Amino acid sequence: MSNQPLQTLGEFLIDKQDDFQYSTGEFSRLLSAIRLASKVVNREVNKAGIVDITGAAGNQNIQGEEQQKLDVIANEIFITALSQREVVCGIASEENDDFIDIKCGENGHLSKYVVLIDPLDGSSNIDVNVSVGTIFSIYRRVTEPGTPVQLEDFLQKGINQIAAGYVIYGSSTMIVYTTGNGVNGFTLDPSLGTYYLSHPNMTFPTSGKIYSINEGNYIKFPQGVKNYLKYCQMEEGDRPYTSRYIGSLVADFHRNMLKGGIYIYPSYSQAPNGKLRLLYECNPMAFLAEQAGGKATDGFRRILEIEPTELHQRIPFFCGSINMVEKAEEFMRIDSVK
Ligand SMILES: O=P(O)(O)OC[C@H]1O[C@](O)(COP(=O)(O)O)[C@@H](O)[C@@H]1O
Ligand SMILES: [Mg+2]
Ligand SMILES: [Mg+2]
Repeated sequence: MSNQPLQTLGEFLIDKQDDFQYSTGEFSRLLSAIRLASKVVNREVNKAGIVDITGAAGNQNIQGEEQQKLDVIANEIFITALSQREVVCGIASEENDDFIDIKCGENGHLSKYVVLIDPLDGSSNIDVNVSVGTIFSIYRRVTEPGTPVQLEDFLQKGINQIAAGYVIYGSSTMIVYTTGNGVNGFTLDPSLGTYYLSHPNMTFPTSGKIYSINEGNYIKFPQGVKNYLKYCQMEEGDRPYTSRYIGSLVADFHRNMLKGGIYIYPSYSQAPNGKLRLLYECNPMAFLAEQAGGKATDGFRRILEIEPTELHQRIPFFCGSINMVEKAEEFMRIDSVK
């Protein structure tokens, strides 16, 4: 570690202001709302078990998934932080059936940004003290400024994102984000409540030896995925690869970006479009992956160019080191022409 004083996230935003293709002030306030919310969620995550916020909340979200108490708490924290600071005119969340219109400023909807969010990713890991995360995706609205937001403000292709990122609540808490000028990671010093630039210019190694997939569903996978897994496990060249699956997309992605690897959540019989949601999981992670020199597809198509049709639509997800994703796509193509 150099003895250079680490730059804070706030200083980084000021230094990078000429990189932004939009007004820095608004973006800084938007990111500081996310920063604030992440610190509050981090505090909640760290006291889970002391205060009864683990376990099921007793209801289901629109996806038919059992909401965990921390899913609901994190959702309320992020929505409150983003609404109160009047930095967005609309929010769509995994935990809300419909998008939320944020009427800010006496003249209506002053902000031109909408945010899509997975407030707590990796919910199944909350009760067992394993890393979880938050994922966010930011767009400029496409409908008339000053009017209520509409569904089309959220159903934008991933290539239109102006920023995306995640928070990982792990052995340390980090914010990793991109505004289209590379990927940078900031680690929270909890004693000071300050994020410091700890991982400048994060990049995916072009190859890797780690594959992340829930092999419990193996027998239901498409043949192309089965053939790729066999390829990973064969004794040949730099193989067999290592299987690592945390069960939190953010944590598996973060490890793969640092060490090289591929994350796959494919379609299978009970989930013809896979499990992950396009708008607030796959698009932001795909933007980060590409900005870090990696790749993200549905096995065939670039994630960022997929035309969304529904707020909570799911999509198969292959993401990580470019050589590994392209090898997996090769097996998917061979299987698809049979
Ligand atoms: O338990 P499974 O089916 O392997 O799914 C694990 C995947 O589901 C997720 O938990 C879905 O995200 P949520 O927890 O936000 O619903 C991912 O983080 C993770 O990669
Ligand atoms: Mg998730
Ligand atoms: Mg979630």
